[in-house]
Amino acid sequence: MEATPHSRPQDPAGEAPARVTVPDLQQMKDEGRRITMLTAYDWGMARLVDEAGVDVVLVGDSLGMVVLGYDATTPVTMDEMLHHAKAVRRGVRRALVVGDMPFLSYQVSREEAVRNAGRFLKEAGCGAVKVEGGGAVVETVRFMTAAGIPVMGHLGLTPQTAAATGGFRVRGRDLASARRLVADAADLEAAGAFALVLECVPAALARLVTERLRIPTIGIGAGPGCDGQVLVVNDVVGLFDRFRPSFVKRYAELAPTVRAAVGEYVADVREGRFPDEAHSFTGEPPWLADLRAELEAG
Ligand SMILES: Nc1nc(=O)c2c([nH]1)NC[C@@H]1CN(c3ccc(C(=O)N[C@@H](CCC(=O)O)C(=O)O)cc3)CN21
Ligand SMILES: CC(C)C(=O)C(=O)O
Ligand SMILES: [Mg+2]
Repeated sequence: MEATPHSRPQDPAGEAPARVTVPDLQQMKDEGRRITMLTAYDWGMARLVDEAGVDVVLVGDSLGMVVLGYDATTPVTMDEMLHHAKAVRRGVRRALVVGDMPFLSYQVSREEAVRNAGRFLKEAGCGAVKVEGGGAVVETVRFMTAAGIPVMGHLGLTPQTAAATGGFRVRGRDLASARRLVADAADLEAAGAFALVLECVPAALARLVTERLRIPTIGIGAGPGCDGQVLVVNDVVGLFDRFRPSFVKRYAELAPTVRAAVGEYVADVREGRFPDEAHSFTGEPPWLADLRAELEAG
């Protein structure tokens, strides 16, 4: 059985906005329309990203690095992911919302994987989940899709195991690892994955995988030959400056703008320029004299 994200309504319990059908990524690949994906971690940014017309909003476990201040994604918990996925879901009307399953939420057993993936769908209202890796993860993906959970794969640089496998570096540079990546990609497709993220791999390898798969590939540091592209939104708008991967293109520099705005605010308050009359509830209340007299009388 194949579980696709559009095969189910993406509706959480509660206060979700009315929505149209999520984009059909398979149809987009088949028609040669490129897929756009960005991360978001809260309601406000999710709304902006959705309104700008992105097809897929990923609640990435990069949360740990760009929002929570860890230097890796591995400490991120299911509860943290769900907390943010719920907020994101409330901000999205149109895009497919994908919950990134955190480290050790799907590796311990396939039962635990289904239970945790189910929480993204049932509690947060996500339309799909994403898991990292090939090899042993493939059977888990098969089990999850058989249970009706739409699963996105993720190969190449897989940050959850990066520390154990050579760091934040390009993958698939030699023939053996390229061969393994091609095989993992085919296995994930056969296991029912509906799309595949390719992170930090040579453009030629990503193109080859994209040509050989029926399901769409979504690249990050994987060149122009993929069916779509994903980036971390904080990188795109210049709100993250701890490091900048070479594949990131910055479309805005918000950090200096925020710093300057906050600096002006601080100076205004210190100098007594803000708040002023224009930002106060002005006018003399009719009872003011009475109140003063009353207080003075004790
Ligand atoms: N802000 C942010 N952006 C991301 O893209 C991102 C995260 N955080 N956190 C989770 C992972 C980690 N990622 C990273 C982080 C660093 C590089 C990096 O600096 N790579 C080098 C490659 C060097 C080499 O292979 O020799 C580069 O130059 O891009 C790559 C991916 C991608 N993901
Ligand atoms: C960079 C994307 C693919 C991701 O997994 C994340 O943001 O966690
Ligand atoms: Mg991730």
